Amino acid sequence: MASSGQKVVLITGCSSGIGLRIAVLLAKDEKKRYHVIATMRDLKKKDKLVEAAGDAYGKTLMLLPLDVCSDESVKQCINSVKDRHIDILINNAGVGLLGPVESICMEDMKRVFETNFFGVVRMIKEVMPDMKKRRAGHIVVMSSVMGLQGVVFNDIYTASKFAMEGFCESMGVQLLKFNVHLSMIEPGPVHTEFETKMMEDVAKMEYPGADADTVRYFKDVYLPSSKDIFEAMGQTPEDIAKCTKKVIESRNPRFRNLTNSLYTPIVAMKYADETGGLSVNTFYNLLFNFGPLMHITMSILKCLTCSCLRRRTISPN
Ligand SMILES: NC(=O)C1=CN([C@@H]2O[C@H](COP(=O)(O)OP(=O)(O)OC[C@H]3O[C@@H](n4cnc5c(N)ncnc54)[C@H](OP(=O)(O)O)[C@@H]3O)[C@@H](O)[C@H]2O)C=CC1
Ligand SMILES: CC1=C(/C=C/C(C)=C/C=C/C(C)=C/C=O)C(C)(C)CCC1
Repeated sequence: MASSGQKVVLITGCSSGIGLRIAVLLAKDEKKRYHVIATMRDLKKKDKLVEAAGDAYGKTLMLLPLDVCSDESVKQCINSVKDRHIDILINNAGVGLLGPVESICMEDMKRVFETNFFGVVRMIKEVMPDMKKRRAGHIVVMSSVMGLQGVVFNDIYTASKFAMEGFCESMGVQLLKFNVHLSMIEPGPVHTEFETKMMEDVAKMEYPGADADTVRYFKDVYLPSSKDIFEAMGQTPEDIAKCTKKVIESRNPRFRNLTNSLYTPIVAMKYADETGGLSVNTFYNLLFNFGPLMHITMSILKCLTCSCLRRRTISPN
């Protein structure tokens, strides 16, 4: 149970990756300011988290089952929290989906929206009314740079994160009236199981319905460039956990929080040209004309990220 003065933080998707690292970082807070409710849809996967939490497990960290795709599971979980009192809700659970749209079945696309978009809506719907009544609370959403800028062959995943950005941009205004803050964390590539799961899915893919040229662009152009980007720009889940801790500890939390300064120019392009031409053409050139030179392109991107742009991201340190 939370002791007085401790903030109750509920996090979704803590079996691995970013969620696991946020749970551990907050539970190990030196001043013991947090009572962490780490949730996962399958408690059989708890070992990695329990091991990483060490002594904090059973003290500042407890576990509850929660599947963000199930109304019943979400209700049951929140009802089992003392007085339903949650100070900080961290919506982290999410799934990826990669590949040519014509070869992806509708069921798989709906699963992505059910988790990444409706999962967040379901959680907010359940937790927000109590926060509004108390005139206090902070809702954090793990979005992505792909919630701000579309990336080729990530069409459905990107759309699910865009949907969440729109939802939160609208909700954030109303919530401020109730003294409830809403913050989006916008990571670029992060080395977690998200990356490994997607690569495993791709290895099994047979591309039904996609023509040979599209499959070639995906396998021989996109995938190698994407691997370069992960290598050059990839952050660790610990980096994202540190950024998230900074956001929840800020007196005046920002709405959007990029975690990787290398992405600032990509996002800035979108706002520099409202016709969208600059972004679409730059991405086209980066992928199809400079794809084979992606290592060099990465260096240029690094140079573009001057210190003035760097200030606009939240650094893990
Ligand atoms: N890795 C990256 O490059 C980036 C990731 N993100 C976002 O960060 C978040 C965390 O991803 P990351 O840590 O990288 O990936 P992981 O795959 O390591 O973690 C995803 C977590 O979400 C959980 N999850 C999936 N579906 C559900 C569900 N229905 N109910 C509850 N939990 C569920 C998974 O649980 P289970 O083990 O049961 O599947 C797992 O714990 C996601 O929202 C992702 O979109 C954003 C930008 C970049
Ligand atoms: C920037 C960029 C590319 C790839 C970006 C990738 C691969 C981003 C991954 C982001 C993730 C994994 C976000 C998760 O939410 C391309 C298209 C290769 C070439 C053009 C420039």
